[in-house]
Amino acid sequence: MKALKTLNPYFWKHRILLFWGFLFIVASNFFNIFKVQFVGKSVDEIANNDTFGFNQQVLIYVGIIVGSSLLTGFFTFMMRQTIIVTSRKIEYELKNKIYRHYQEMTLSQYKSTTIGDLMNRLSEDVVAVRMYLGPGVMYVVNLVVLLIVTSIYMVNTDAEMTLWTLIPLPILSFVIYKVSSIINAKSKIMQKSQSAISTFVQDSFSGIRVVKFFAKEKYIEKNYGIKVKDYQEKALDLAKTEAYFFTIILFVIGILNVAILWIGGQKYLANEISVGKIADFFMYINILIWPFSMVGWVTSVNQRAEASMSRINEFLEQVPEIINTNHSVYPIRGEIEFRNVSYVYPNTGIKAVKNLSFKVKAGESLAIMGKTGSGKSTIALLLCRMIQPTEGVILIDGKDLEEHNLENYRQAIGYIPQESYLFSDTIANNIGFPMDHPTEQEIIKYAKKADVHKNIVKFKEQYQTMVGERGVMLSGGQKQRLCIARALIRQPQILIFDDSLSALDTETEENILNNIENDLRNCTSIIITHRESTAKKADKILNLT
Ligand SMILES: Nc1ncnc2c1ncn2[C@@H]1O[C@H](COP(=O)(O)OP(=O)(O)OP(=O)(O)O)[C@@H](O)[C@H]1O
Repeated sequence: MKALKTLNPYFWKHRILLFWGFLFIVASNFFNIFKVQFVGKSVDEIANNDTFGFNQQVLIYVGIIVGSSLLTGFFTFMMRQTIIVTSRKIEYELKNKIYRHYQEMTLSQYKSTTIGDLMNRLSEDVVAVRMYLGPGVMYVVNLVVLLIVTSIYMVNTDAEMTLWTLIPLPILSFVIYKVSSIINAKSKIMQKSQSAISTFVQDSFSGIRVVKFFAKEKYIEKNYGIKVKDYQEKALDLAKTEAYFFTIILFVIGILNVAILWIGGQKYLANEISVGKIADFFMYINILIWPFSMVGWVTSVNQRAEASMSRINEFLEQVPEIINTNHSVYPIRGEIEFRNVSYVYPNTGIKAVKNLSFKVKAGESLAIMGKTGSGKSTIALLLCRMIQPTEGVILIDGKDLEEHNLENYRQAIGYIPQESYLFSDTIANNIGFPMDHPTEQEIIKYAKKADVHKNIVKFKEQYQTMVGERGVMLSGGQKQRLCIARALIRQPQILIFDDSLSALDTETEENILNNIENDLRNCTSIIITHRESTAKKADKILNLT
């Protein structure tokens, strides 16, 4: 349980709530067991008094039983309110920590950890850990307390019967542990099958146009059918094993009841025990059997949590490749210099940028041209410090980019990506994304500059139109122009067009460049393009070979 030890600081943080939780466990168990003796006493009272009707003593016992039951219920409620609530709080903190760490990772590190991986860590792994934090801890403490309290009462009632009835319970725990482990393994296999269906559906629906263009609907349907069939088999297999869980518990309850009846009956005939005390034993066993079954279940839950926690820890221990050490805030003018910069992609070993040197003064524009795959987008990534040069240095305003305050620097950049990415939100929110509180006027102003306002007002909901998932409701050119408006709204000092005018006709491109002439004059612009006509408008042209 090495990995789970890393959760100790969280337990410590919530120690007060946990402390109360443990007290409530003790209280709920005490009242749960306390009432049992009065069941036996009532039985004996009724058995010893042949008269039917009103019996004051029995009424008092019934009052105690009802009162104790109410208190047991109340303290059980409080126990869940403290321990389960603590586990939910820790789950929340853990999820935020993982998400924050994902945001800190460098672009190249994302390549090695997929979206599926992130989703798994945030959902499956954290849930597995929460099961340890909540039910895991609660049931174990509950059992220990219950066992102590019950044993005292049971031994006081009859030591020999206590021994005989307690012996099978650890065996029950072990069997349930084995069954739970098999259930866990099978539910994991079933989940994998479920994820395969989700991935397949997501992929085929994202590419539904391609599927239809090539008339491959039947092929996709057949593959989907195979995956669903596989899932059905796994789910049925799991259901069969799960059926054993309660069967075993009920079987053991039956055996124990027979044992109590057998041993108790003999003792009763030998005048060693009263009927009431036999009744008490039935109750004790029925109270103990569930926590003992739970121990088996909890052991397997904890094993799963250990595996999940070590996966989470392994991820949290990864150090982001790019760390911001400068936290001062200052203006960026926008002078850019690449000095003998090279970049090799670590995963493929491809040298995308080779010993590149150029200089752009603040306010100047530079067009970058070159064949596909010549490293143009890589230059943009280097410039945004999404990746770091493997050789050479990038200077911004004469200072090494690595020494700049990254957040401050990125806020001075307007980046328009090659593939327009929009969030599944309204047009207004997509344009205003870089700002904390953009005004409607600002959004419209920059939509006009990006020559997209006239398209937006034609939509029924205008700026409140939802763009659909990744902007599927919009044309390629509309998406690109929304991305341009989004980059301009922050009035950046460095504006980077990563081949982002390609989906526009030359007239629209011309309109945009005229509209943003003033903005361009106030910032340094890097225009990656395949069009010679666009490149010619820049102050300088860099041709990559
Ligand atoms: N994430 C990556 N991992 C590994 N190699 C990459 C990655 N991205 C790009 N490359 C490789 O780096 C080289 C340069 O790619 P880059 O995207 O910079 O070219 P580009 O000039 O922008 O191309 P295009 O004009 O087609 O957009 C290519 O050979 C490409 O295969």
